[in-house]
Amino acid sequence: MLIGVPTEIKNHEYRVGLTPASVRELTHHGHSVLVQAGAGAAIGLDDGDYEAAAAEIVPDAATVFARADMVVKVKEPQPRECAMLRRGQILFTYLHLAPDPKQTRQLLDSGAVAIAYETVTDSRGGLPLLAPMSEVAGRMSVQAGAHCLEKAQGGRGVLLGGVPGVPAAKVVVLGGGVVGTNAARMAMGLEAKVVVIDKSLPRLKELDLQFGAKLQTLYSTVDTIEEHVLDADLVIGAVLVPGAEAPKLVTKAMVERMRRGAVVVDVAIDQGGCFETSHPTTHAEPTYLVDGVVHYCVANMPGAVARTSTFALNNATLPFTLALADRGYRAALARDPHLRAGLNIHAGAVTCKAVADAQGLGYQPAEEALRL
Ligand SMILES: NC(=O)C1=CN([C@@H]2O[C@H](COP(=O)(O)OP(=O)(O)OC[C@H]3O[C@@H](n4cnc5c(N)ncnc54)[C@H](O)[C@@H]3O)[C@@H](O)[C@H]2O)C=CC1
Ligand SMILES: CC(=O)C(=O)O
Ligand SMILES: [Mg+2]
Repeated sequence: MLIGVPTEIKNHEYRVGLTPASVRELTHHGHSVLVQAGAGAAIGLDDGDYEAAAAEIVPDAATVFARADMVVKVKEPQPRECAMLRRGQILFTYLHLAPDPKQTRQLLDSGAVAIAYETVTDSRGGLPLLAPMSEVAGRMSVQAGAHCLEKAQGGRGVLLGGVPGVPAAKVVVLGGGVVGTNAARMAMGLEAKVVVIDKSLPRLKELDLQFGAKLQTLYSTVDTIEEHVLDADLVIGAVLVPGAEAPKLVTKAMVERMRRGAVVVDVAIDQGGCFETSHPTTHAEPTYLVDGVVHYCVANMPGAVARTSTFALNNATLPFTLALADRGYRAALARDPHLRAGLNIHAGAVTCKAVADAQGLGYQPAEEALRL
């Protein structure tokens, strides 16, 4: 198969779909790989490294999209990338379609086969291709939150861990999955007072066993969320209903009553965000204020630590990229129900129920689309 890797074009996005090591693995399996010139340059993965792995360097994205059977990316395709997709071409990347009708329409019109990293599943109920970036974003959320709490950033001027004689900050984490666990771990490491709120009791039990008395775990109700958000210094939004738009757990009225200079980091923004007051921001302009509360809502947080993130992402995606290349998408998706769960759009039909429901579109099960 001919696999193509364009340079990412989202704001301050320096990750790249394939590392030279992944390219080498693919070429070792007999495939050919095109890489856009300079695709990895920002993170020290130079064209020469790709050539050493037997990739062909091509000058522009148009060449990658025109020639490749499968395009492997990181972020959702931007409008001008969607316009280059063609019928039957495989797109393997993050999509986050539920809150994005425009991209959904463009992908439907393209006729491409769009497989989303974030809805691929595993046998333990996890999301193995979302997990590595959730680890990164969860860890970063505390770093970003601590920075936003500084006065010069609009924050309350509070140090997360306090100092002897002055109390630590209160950090509330909404959702105790991969992002939430990593956020809690970092916040506890900085000696903040940390609360995790989740609606899954098994998850709360696991967190309790893992962290013991240092972490307060609470069951998610409107009451609990309101109580703990109102006196928090930092609230991290980390909930997910796979494929679907994020539930709005924190209302505008709650934000109005939060402490002035408190900070919200809405990691769930890529699925629409879990604060009513959230809207996506970029690394260039990451924050804005609502009622004196600093909002950090960057939809591609891992892009800021693009080198770490690229290697972490490739560790997880490579077996699936190889399966798609080795078998072709039909056989690969037929054989593996977990990879099949990643199929969001197939030849003009929405094949992910959560996306169809979020946008009021018709739904065709992947099994029917693939005639399994
Ligand atoms: N902004 C960014 O750059 C990035 C964003 N993300 C996003 O972060 C979000 C979280 O991802 P993961 O931690 O991997 O998901 P996960 O599936 O591991 O965890 C989500 C947790 O939310 C909980 N939850 C669902 N509804 C809830 C509710 N009503 N109240 C309380 N808890 C609830 C679930 O029980 C689960 O434990 C996703 O939207 C993901 O796409 C991930 C990586 C980067
Ligand atoms: C998951 C995601 O949105 C990201 O890594 O940018
Ligand atoms: Mg207030």
